[in-house]
This record gives sequence, structure tokens and C-alpha cells, in this order.
Amino acid sequence: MQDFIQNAINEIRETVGDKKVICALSGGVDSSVVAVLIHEAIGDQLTCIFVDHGLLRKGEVQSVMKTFREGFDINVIQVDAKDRFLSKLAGVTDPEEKRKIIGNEFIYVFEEEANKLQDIEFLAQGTIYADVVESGANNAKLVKSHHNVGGLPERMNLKLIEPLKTLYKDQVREVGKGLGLPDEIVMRQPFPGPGLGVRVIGEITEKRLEIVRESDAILREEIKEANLDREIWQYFTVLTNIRSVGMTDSARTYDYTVGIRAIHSTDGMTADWARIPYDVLEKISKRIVTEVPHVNRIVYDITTKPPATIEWE
Ligand SMILES: Nc1ncnc2c1ncn2[C@@H]1O[C@H](COP(=O)(O)OP(=O)(O)OP(=O)(O)O)[C@@H](O)[C@H]1O
Repeated sequence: MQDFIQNAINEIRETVGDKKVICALSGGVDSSVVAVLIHEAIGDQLTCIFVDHGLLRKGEVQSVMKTFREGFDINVIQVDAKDRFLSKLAGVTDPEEKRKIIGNEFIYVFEEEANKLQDIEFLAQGTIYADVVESGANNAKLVKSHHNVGGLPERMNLKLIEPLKTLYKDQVREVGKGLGLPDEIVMRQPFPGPGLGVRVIGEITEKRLEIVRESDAILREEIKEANLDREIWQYFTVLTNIRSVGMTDSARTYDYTVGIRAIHSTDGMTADWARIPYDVLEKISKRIVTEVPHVNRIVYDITTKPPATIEWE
């Protein structure tokens, strides 16, 4: 792996020379590894753009900024675009439409920020081997619109750098470890580009996002506490669009149902639901209904992929 890293660094230096590079940094494994690898090669000639679309998990913005700005001394521009995304999403309930709005808005925001910088020639992307294969399969049916930076290089006249293009996911993690990235990022579970936007079924509002963000934080805490965080491939909560009757302090409530999804998978193509012990589920359920306002019911998703997908939208 050290050979791969050294060769990649040499190649990046040769390609870039004294020019400037930008990178869209999500805090996910792929773009994080790319950002650190390129920074290792060319230092301050790299600028990263991290878009806070208001659809990130609890504490994520702070943790990404801390890791990259403080930990690696990388130039990261944090863009606060929450209001912009939420106003575009107001009233939209169709999942594909939501994904498209988020994807398009992301491109506008990124383009605007990049245009404020001078003399950028290259765009670094965390394309990995699976992405290359996936985009080659042009007769595959559209399951979900992908949120990525596709289309940007042509629009902005940028040359692409994709140093991870030949690697499988586990190799990308190895490179990340070799570059000193913390486990928290290298071993991070997959998180969709449209973020919590696809975990709020129906309309996305600040109040509904808060429910999914807080319940997800509780789930993550308890899975970690039960030492299951390395064992389960992906786990998250979903705010269903269902409200039902409940009872709190002898008073009737009519509040939301939160779904818990936890799955085992090796590549995301197929998945089985995780058999989380009942006592752990019980604790998670109790905490969510007591700590998160407007939730009075918890359900556990016991569906495999296929026929279900991992995310609900
Ligand atoms: N909030 C964000 N801010 C900046 N860039 C982002 C953001 N979300 C996504 N991106 C960019 O879009 C790319 C594709 O996003 P997607 O969610 O499909 O992730 P991915 O292919 O799993 O990559 P990663 O592991 O880097 O998140 C990311 O690699 C990153 O460059």
C-alpha cells in the first residue's frame, strides 16, 4: 500500500505541477482519502469544499472540519447552504425529485464557491473502481438518481484527477489508514449523498429533520455502546410519514413512527437485516420515544435487499 501511495503522490505532483486543485469533500471514505492523498502531494495548492446542506447527521459538520482543518491542516471551505436547500425542498415529497433537487443544488453551490477561487485547473474526485463499473453499465435500470459531482468538470472546464479509480473499497480504506486518517472516517458506514433528506419520508422540514437527526444519534450511541458498531454494516433511523395514536402521561398523543434499519452486507448490492439483540432494541426504542419530541412509536425493518433497498427512498 505504501508503494501505491508513493506512486500516486509522484503522479499527482507530475500532473498538477504548480497549478491549483479543488475537491468536494463529503467526509465520506472516498473523498476524504482523495483529499488527504492530494494534500500530501501538493499541500496548499489543494482547496476542499464541504457543503453543509442541512441534511447531515448530528455533529458531522464539526467533526469533518476538525479532522481536516485541524488534524491535517487542509484548506477547507465550509459552505453553509442549509436555508438554500430547505427552501428548494419545501413541499416536495417525491423521492426521485428530492434527490434531483439536492443533486442539482449541490452542483450550483459548488460551482459558485469554486468560481470565487482563482486559477483552478483540476477537480479531484474520489471515484473508485465500483463507480467506474457502475457508470459503464449503461443499460442498468435507474434505481435511484446518484448525487455526485458528475457534470461539473465539463461545465467548469476542469481537468479531472481520480487517483483511486483502480481500487476496491477495502483498498481505499487501507490507503486511508496508511495516510493516517482516523478509523472514524476510514471505517465509516456508507451515508447517502442526499443525506438525511432520503431518511425523512415525505416533505423535508427542519422539524422533521430534527427528529431523524436526534433518533439517529441515539441509535448510533447505543449500537456503539453494545459493541455492535463494527459488526453491522449500516444502521440508521427513518422518519416514516405515519402518525399514530399513543399515550404519554395519561394524555392522548398523535405522533410520528420512527423506523430502525440495520443491515449486514458486503458490497451494498444485497443485504440482510441485522439480528440486534432484543434488549439493545428495547433500550434504543425507550430512549427515542422519551428523548425525541413527537415520536410515540418505533418499528424495526426486517426486510432483505432485494426486494427492499437499504435506504427507504
Ligand atoms: N456535503 C458534501 N460536501 C461536499 N462534497 C460532497 C458532499 N456530498 C457529496 N459530495 C461529493 O460528491 C461525491 C459523491 O457523493 P456520494 O454521496 O455519492 O458519495 P461516495 O461516492 O460514497 O463518496 P464519499 O465516500 O466521498 O462520500 C463525494 O465523493 C464528494 O466528492
